[in-house]
Amino acid sequence: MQRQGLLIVISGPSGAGKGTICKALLQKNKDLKISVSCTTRSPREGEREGINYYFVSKEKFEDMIEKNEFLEYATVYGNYYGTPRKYVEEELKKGNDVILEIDIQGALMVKERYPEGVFIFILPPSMEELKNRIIKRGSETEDSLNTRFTAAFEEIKYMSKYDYAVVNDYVDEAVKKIECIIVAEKCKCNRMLRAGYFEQEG
Ligand SMILES: Nc1nc2c(ncn2[C@@H]2O[C@H](COP(=O)(O)OP(=O)(O)O)[C@@H](O)[C@H]2O)c(=O)[nH]1
Ligand SMILES: Nc1ncnc2c1ncn2[C@@H]1O[C@H](COP(=O)(O)OP(=O)(O)O)[C@@H](O)[C@H]1O
Repeated sequence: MQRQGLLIVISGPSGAGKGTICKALLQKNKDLKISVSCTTRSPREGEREGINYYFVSKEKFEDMIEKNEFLEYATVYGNYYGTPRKYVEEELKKGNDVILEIDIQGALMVKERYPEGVFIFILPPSMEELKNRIIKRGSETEDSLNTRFTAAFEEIKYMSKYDYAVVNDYVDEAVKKIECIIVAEKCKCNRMLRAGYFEQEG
């Protein structure tokens, strides 16, 4: 019997360390898949097409919306971001676990379609440390830093919609916690029953 993979949704405020954690998680777990999103924002220094994002024009993005090519999409800090549907559906069908690193609006949309997914919220150790990390990353102007920092307070209010919260004090520990969550999720009785364990064949 072919079992569906687990859909793992990771969100949290800008600078909490989602990207860093996902990268470390993928390095350690070669079977995990990550969905590469489309965005209309400009690439940051060092970001690569098809690795960090697919960087597309607003026109192209809107054409993809029309063609129903997104599993979910949202406007975040004035740009479109969206999860291409095909890759995620195909990988889950093959039985592979797939990570989506997306914002809260997108996560809530995914939750409606895939309530069986696992929803993880990444928290910074403190708001002060969050600000330091965004500054240290050096990717934002004063304005966009303030936008992200102000949004963080609003975003954290949505934590209750998620199944788990992981504080990113140390990357290795946060990664270990996410690995444990994945294992625990797969042992849930209702998931095992849905997957058809011990059902009589024929
Ligand atoms: N809804 C949605 N949000 C996304 C997607 N890809 C990235 N995001 C979110 O968009 C926000 C901005 O991402 P980014 O521009 O990389 O900035 P960062 O969070 O400061 O690193 C973050 O909250 C991401 O999780 C997507 O496909 N869909
Ligand atoms: N546990 C950590 N301790 C110290 N710095 C961290 C930690 N996790 C991430 N960072 C740094 O914080 C900054 C923001 O991390 P990033 O992964 O880009 O966040 P996000 O994807 O949530 O916006 C980066 O410069 C990253 O190197």
